[in-house]
Amino acid sequence: MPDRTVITIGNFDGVHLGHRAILRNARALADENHATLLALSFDPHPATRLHPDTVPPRLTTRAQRETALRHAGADHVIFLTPDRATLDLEPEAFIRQLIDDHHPVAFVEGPDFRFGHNRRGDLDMLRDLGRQHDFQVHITQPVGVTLHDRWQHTASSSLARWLIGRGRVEDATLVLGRPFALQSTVTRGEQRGRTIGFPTINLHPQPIADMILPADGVYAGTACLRKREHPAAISVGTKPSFDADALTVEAHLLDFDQDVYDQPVTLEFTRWLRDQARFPDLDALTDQLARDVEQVRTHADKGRLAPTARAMAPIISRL
Ligand SMILES: Cc1cc2nc3c(=O)[nH]c(=O)nc-3n(C[C@H](O)[C@H](O)[C@H](O)COP(=O)(O)O)c2cc1C
Ligand SMILES: Nc1ncnc2c1ncn2[C@@H]1O[C@H](COP(=O)(O)OP(=O)(O)O)[C@@H](O)[C@H]1O
Repeated sequence: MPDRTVITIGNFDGVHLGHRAILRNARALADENHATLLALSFDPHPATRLHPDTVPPRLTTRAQRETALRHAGADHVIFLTPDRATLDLEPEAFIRQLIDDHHPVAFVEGPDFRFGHNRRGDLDMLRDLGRQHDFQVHITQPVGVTLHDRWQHTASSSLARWLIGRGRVEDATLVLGRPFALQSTVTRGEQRGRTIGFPTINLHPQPIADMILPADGVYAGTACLRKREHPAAISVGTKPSFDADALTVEAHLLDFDQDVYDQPVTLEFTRWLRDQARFPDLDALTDQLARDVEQVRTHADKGRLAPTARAMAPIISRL
């Protein structure tokens, strides 16, 4: 008898609290049934083939999604390519293929789950197929989050994108269950930072081209480089003091002095500090950078740069 599986299917962009609730329930079912837990996703997003104009910017790269899904309990993560052959599969054929390949004992999904050609398959159809093919269908209800302004909302990828796009990275952390993070490599800038006493790692734009970027501004966060975490003062913007055009994501790392060009780096955004400003001269800019760094240091000393999911548990409620 081949291994049985519990399957959950979704885009899982951000692997937010709602996704994690699905994974948690699926993990428990898999353990009860001595089955392996399979998370099935698409990469790229199916909309890239179907409605390229409507593809939302990403909260997570494929690699970040895979890591987060595994942390959330998945034994295996499979990415399907949204090619014509897969997208044209009728809902019944799509599920039959999964039955043949993975022998599911159960599917765990959210209440708005749709599948197959033109999203024609729904939960009633999945339950019918379950009766025919001997698998269960479990629904996980959405998870509610209370944001810092006491606004209550259901955790969703679009909410996280909306918050990040407005610079509300503390609220995005509540929705995602961890700080929003950009992964890239370190590229060269104009080599000015070191001359003013604040060298910055500049993120290579290509790996983050499809990602949502926090609103222009200055943030406190953490840089993970060579497996170590460093408090960081992060700038997202076009350097208005220098009339530059390109949008740059860069960070000054506290108490750090290494050449890290071309190294992979993860930048986590924990707190909004201020808007970007146009400074009249270099002295005014460096005075402000010193104040930004002191703010980051204060937050880091108070352990506020890496809120854990556990620390946030009391303000997460079910709607
Ligand atoms: C914490 C931080 C805040 C920043 N804030 C601003 C700002 O408000 N206005 C601005 O024009 N540039 C700002 N910058 C960007 C600096 O102008 C830039 O880092 C500096 O010119 C060095 O550029 P380089 O990395 O290309 O050498 C900020 C950079 C950091 C690290
Ligand atoms: N504390 C630090 N924070 C950021 N980068 C640092 C730091 N110390 C040394 N560096 C190195 O210096 C480089 C940044 O120097 P900078 O003068 O700003 O040049 P660039 O304009 O190319 O970013 C970084 O890419 C990194 O290799």
